[in-house]
Amino acid sequence: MTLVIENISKKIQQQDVLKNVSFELNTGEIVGLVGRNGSGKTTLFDTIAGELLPDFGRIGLDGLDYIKTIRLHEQLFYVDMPENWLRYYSPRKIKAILKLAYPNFDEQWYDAEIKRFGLNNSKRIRTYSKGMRALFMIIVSFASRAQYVFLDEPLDGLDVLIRDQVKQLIVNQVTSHQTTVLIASHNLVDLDTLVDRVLLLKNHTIDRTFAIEENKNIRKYQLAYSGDALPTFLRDSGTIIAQTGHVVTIVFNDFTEALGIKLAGQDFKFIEELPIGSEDVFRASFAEEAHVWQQELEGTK
Ligand SMILES: Nc1ncnc2c1ncn2[C@@H]1O[C@H](COP(=O)(O)OP(=O)(O)OP(=O)(O)O)[C@@H](O)[C@H]1O
Repeated sequence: MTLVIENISKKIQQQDVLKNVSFELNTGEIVGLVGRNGSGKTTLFDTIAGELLPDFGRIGLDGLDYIKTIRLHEQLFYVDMPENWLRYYSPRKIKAILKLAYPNFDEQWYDAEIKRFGLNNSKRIRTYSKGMRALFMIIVSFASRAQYVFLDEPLDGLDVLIRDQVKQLIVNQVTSHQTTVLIASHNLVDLDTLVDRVLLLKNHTIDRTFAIEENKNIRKYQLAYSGDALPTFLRDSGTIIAQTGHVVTIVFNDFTEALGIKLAGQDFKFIEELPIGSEDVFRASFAEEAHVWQQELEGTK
């Protein structure tokens, strides 16, 4: 079963928010959605889930139009955070409501997880702490037994110990039920430990899709240069993400063999390749914007 997002475009107040967004989600995949603040992640979730109508484009599931086919809606679980109707009800009441909308709602598992994490079954969700609310959202999402679960910043507000348990819970659920999960998050380090691939939203569309291990053209190095100044070719061909004295960490967005040869020919005190993560790809993807800010800070622009 594949959810097909085809050329979705959406304007809000005459401004383009999404333009020709296309991608597919396959059974049992965990996919990350990343982008700058305000890049349209929540709008994309709302649009796919049918809470906002796209201006153009189509969302297809099983060859049918997802938005127009009401019976397909039990296949997708998403509620916008933090403002949503769930907060007015207790877990017990929410279960009763959701059992009507999601015929496969897993009552037993839901009750067991509420108990396991010590959540109060009778208290309204809005009286929960931020972290407890986030935890509840994850439990209720998977308890729906919808094929597609969309999570917007699911790890936000969770302490380290709960975060580890929640990540484990997500992976276990996907493994045992072949759920497909789309996660929007700014926490790229955590995302790297969860997702199969990442969609990067930039300029209103999916600018690139990447899986960390496949990203051979993006490289990260730490090096210490000799002499007074950093060789200019480094600044020109990479993005400096950290610098302490003569020690620099640099990401090359488009690493070439020629660049490798040039690096090898330099008189560095040391140079070491580091493993890359989504944060590096993210920084490299927005290198121009970061560069302009840096110049503004330094007063050179
Ligand atoms: N109801 C609205 N009225 C006006 N503008 C809106 C509305 N909803 C979203 N927008 C605009 O659409 C753009 C995308 O917002 P959206 O919330 O989808 O971004 P996001 O990627 O989820 O952001 P963040 O990472 O900060 O949560 C922003 O410019 C936002 O101001």
